[in-house]
Amino acid sequence: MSSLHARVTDPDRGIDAELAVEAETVTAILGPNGAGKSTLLTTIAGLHHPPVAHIELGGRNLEGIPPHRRRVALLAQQPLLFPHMTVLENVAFAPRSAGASRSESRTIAAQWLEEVEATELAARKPHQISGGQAQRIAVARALAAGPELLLLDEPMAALDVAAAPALRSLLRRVLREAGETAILVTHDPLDALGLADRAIIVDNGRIVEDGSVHTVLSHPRSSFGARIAGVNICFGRVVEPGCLRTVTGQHVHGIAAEPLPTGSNAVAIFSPTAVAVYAQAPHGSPRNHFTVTVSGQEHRGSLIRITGQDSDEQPGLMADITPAAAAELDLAPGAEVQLVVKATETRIYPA
Ligand SMILES: Nc1ncnc2c1ncn2[C@@H]1O[C@H](COP(=O)(O)OP(=O)(O)OP(=O)(O)O)[C@@H](O)[C@H]1O
Repeated sequence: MSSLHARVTDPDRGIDAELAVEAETVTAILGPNGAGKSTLLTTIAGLHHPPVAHIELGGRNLEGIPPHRRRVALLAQQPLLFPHMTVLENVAFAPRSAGASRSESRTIAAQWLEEVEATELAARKPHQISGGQAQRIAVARALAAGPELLLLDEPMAALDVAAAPALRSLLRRVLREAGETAILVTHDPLDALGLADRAIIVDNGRIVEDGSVHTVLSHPRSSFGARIAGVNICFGRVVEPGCLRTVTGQHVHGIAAEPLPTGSNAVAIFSPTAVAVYAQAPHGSPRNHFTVTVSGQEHRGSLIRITGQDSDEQPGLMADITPAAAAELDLAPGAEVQLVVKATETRIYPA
């Protein structure tokens, strides 16, 4: 298995990103719709050709190399099996195209069908199997080619809730135990946690976070990272130990995870469950308070999540409160409320 280095610039799609992936690791790419995740994968696979696409895989420069010679397999949302071939022939097609003999290809295909627990489907045509089974076969086909790099573009997205867990556990087995080098585009932070070593967040065509899955989800430093981690984030600059000031001049006090130089960029993170909501600002308490215009409320388990309006500088803050507390407040969209969070519930990290 090989390491990957990719530098991609695509002004038409607003993308300028550089990423490196170590051999035998799984990297999850997360990001909002239209951020550029699929474009990165199709560029690495050689299916899209932006003005700058420097791709190196295991020391090989892939410039000018057609997709089928890159040793890169792309598994998309749809399994895209050949309809006229049996399941076994579909999987055997990959090693056959790579130069294996007919009988070798069938042996390799049979092994992979066993690996994805689909041996009994070997003689069926794609229209005779379910969507979840088809996606398992697509995984087998991708891996039967012996790729140096496996790219997965939301492989669970087209599956119903009943079929997704089986594919998830199959991927966990083949990716993690077989030591594949893989990049997984997903919208689901649980998939990142369950399947990946590393998480990259792409926003607006740029890589805005890159670290271990645990670090990115527990200490997000971007709006999108905070959103998927389910926490509030405030961006600012350190004005004194344990305090940052946002661009709107709001001071946010918290516990700094490490000493931060005055003037450096930092983020304050706190959980929506740590936030209390009041109609009027409470007096005399050493807590952070934010005046927020309500943009929405929704059920969140047994609690109600109040969301404040986004601004240019700051994603809308969230508070999870009890239905009883919500009933006491006027929380119609447009209402102004005070959100309060203790400094001891707020963590400050370098941005
Ligand atoms: N075939 C295309 N032709 C022109 N522009 C495209 C094409 N596909 C995507 N784009 C644009 O390129 C940008 C990146 O899109 P891309 O599909 O890579 O994002 P994504 O992060 O994969 O989004 P999603 O999560 O919605 O799949 C977007 O602005 C999108 O509109």
